[in-house]
Amino acid sequence: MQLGVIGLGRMGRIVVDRVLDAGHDVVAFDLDEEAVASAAEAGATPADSVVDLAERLDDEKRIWLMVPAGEAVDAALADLEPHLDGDDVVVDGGNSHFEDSTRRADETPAAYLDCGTSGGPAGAELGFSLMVGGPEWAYEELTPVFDAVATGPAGHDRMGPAGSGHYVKMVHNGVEYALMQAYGEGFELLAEGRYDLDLEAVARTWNNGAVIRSWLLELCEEAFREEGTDLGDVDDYVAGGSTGTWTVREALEQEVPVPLIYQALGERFGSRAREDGRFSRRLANRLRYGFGRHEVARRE
Ligand SMILES: NC(=O)C1=CN([C@@H]2O[C@H](COP(=O)(O)OP(=O)(O)OC[C@H]3O[C@@H](n4cnc5c(N)ncnc54)[C@H](O)[C@@H]3O)[C@@H](O)[C@H]2O)C=CC1
Ligand SMILES: O=C(CO)[C@H](O)[C@H](O)COP(=O)(O)O
Repeated sequence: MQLGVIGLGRMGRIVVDRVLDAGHDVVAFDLDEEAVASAAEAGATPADSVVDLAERLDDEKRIWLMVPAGEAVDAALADLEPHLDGDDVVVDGGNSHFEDSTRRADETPAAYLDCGTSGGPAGAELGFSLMVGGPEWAYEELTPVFDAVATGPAGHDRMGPAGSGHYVKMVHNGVEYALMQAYGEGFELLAEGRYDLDLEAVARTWNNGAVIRSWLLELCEEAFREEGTDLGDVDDYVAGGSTGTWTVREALEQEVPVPLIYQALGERFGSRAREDGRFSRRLANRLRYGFGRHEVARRE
């Protein structure tokens, strides 16, 4: 099979390499010329624009977008549109919002597959978990590519119609937030608690047979090994947040309670305190004096 890949960053480059390794042909484009040159060195055919990529592909085009969610996806699709027809298939493997994906599925002349991708850069060796939404025939058609990009045939499946792949990935990310929060709280209690513990040793022990073993816990073990048990100079600032916000918003619309995900999202936003501290915490500090004459902690 021949696949066009647009977006050759951390994730797109893995798509290129795994598809090449599986014996398929790749035509590759990125706004970053160095990324294109590097993909060409790996065996892909370089393209110097989206249009050039489309023109280098066979009649029945198979194209994988791996660009940042939002405008970049619409920009690539706008350039592709004159070159697409109903026999072509476009996969969006990024973290697009599922409603953008249903809109794009309606607007794009090709069959459109929204593909939630999980596994991060570690997927280079392991392969990804792929959650695909869209027409069944297009999913079947792209199965050799999904087999190559995923951990294998069990690492991908069609979730349902347009939007469902990115919907499942959105919820996946909500779960990711809550799990990170749970591990974070547990390790914080261990760090602040009664015993002088080696948290890498705790994580390693848990990862070997404990009920709560997981890849995220392996990443906790790695973090303590590389940063130290007190996490060294790692700041208490957590970036990102868009996918968790989408999950919470959808849960509110569906009237489904997701208190853990909501709390984890709030903690993430809460980590972005002003340099002089969170206003709400400062006010709570002062109010305890107001109602109980408790001592007010004041800045040095
Ligand atoms: N990094 C991760 O762990 C994961 C990322 N994702 C999603 O995958 C997508 C890609 O993420 P990354 O590879 O991490 O991002 P990245 O920032 O490493 O790479 C994005 C690439 O797209 C290129 N690009 C941007 N606009 C373009 C355009 N209009 N035409 C062609 N190329 C363009 C950039 O030059 C860059 O090389 C995003 O939607 C992200 O949310 C999904 C799962 C995990
Ligand atoms: O999808 C992912 C992991 O599964 C990506 O790492 C994503 O960037 C994380 O999203 P957020 O910025 O909302 O934390």
